[in-house]
Amino acid sequence: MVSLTDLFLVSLLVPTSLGSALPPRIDTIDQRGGRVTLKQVRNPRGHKAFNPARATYRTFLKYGVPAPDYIKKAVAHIDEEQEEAFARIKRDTGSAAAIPINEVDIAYVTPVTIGTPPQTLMLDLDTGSSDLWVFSSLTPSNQVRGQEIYSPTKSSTSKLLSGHTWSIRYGDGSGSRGTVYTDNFTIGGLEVKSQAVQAALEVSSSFTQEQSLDGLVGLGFSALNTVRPSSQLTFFDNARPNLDEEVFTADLKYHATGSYDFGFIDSKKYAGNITYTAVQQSPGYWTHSLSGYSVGSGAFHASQISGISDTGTTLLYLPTAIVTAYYRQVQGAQNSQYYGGYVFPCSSTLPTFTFGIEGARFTIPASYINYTRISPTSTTCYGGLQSSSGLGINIFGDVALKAAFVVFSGTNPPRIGFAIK
Ligand SMILES: Cc1noc(C)c1CN(C)Cc1cc2n(n1)CCN(c1cc(N)ncn1)C2
Repeated sequence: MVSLTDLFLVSLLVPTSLGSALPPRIDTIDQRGGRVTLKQVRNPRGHKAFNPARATYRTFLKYGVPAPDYIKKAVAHIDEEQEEAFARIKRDTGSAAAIPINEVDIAYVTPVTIGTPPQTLMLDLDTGSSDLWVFSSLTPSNQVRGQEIYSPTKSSTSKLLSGHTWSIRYGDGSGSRGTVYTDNFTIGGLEVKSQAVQAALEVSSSFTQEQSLDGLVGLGFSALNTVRPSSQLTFFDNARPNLDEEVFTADLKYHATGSYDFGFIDSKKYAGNITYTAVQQSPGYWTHSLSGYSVGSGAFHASQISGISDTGTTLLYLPTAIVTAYYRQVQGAQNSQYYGGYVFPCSSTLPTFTFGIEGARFTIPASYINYTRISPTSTTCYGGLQSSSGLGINIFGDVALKAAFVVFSGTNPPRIGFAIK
């Protein structure tokens, strides 16, 4: 079996008469009647590498002096070491801000660029869905109220994905639908060429009213993507092969700008260790379990609570039994049909809420759960912890996620990690 090294060394045994005429590429050479075809390939990462021993070797060729054996071996040694080094080289990563769109952190948006020249939009990175859709030049003007739009006709790199459509409905009944382009798409310096960008032909009124949100970037599993006849890959699934690590992280903050990182875990953004737990990726959410909970300084109740970590959902939705146990500790709290959830006097003192991930514990400050006044002049406040009954699923939304540094790991099998910060 001819080894790569043999092939390589053969490539050095070019007859000296060809020495100076040697073309920059060694494609085919005669060797005692046999024919060997060697394709030189650019270093896979596209990096040019100078091999000093090869330069010396060529000098021997140039002056018609047979190169000593050790030079030939040195060329191979340096090539191998350079190849190993490039294999370790830092590849793609990205880092971008997660900016609350209002004073109660109803959602977080991140600047992205689409197309050539780049068009900047502010999108909601949403681990609870898998469609990347944007307000566009195709969205009826009466449905656009202050949002930035993507105009595919103004991008020299946009391509219509002809015959493809999409339509999505979110948990709160909001939704949108439209057609599909591919274009260059960048978040925080991380570029995906030919990302499927779903251009809205129609959006529901709640999106029209949200002038600071120009669309969403689904970071759920691609199985949830609604594009038909062929579903499309998420930004993360497209970027993954080039990422230094197959991860993205969410560092959402209370009433402040946080960040999303892609391809690396920034040790400056958390303290202690990251505790990982298994993710069930079917049907396509980041589904995992909490190991239990405690209210205030009360005892920890160990119990497996399955749910989805969802950056696109504002609040924390847990089983009714847990939620009633929490609000039992809040003076004047009640589950209001009228307000559609647990409310309490804004002057009430709220306990913290702690959730477990495996053996680790994460405490949500009371301020996160005192979510918002019912109205600017009301003395009644709405809770950031609500019952999941009726949703059919527990949702670990922003109220919980902003209490931790969260690692969404696209490894096989996928897993999710939490660290304090
Ligand atoms: C509600 C809401 N949430 O964030 C914002 C902004 C709003 C305000 N609303 C007027 C507009 C709106 C509604 C939604 N969004 N924006 C964002 C995506 N939504 C999700 C995502 C997901 N993973 N799960 C459930 N819904 C629903």
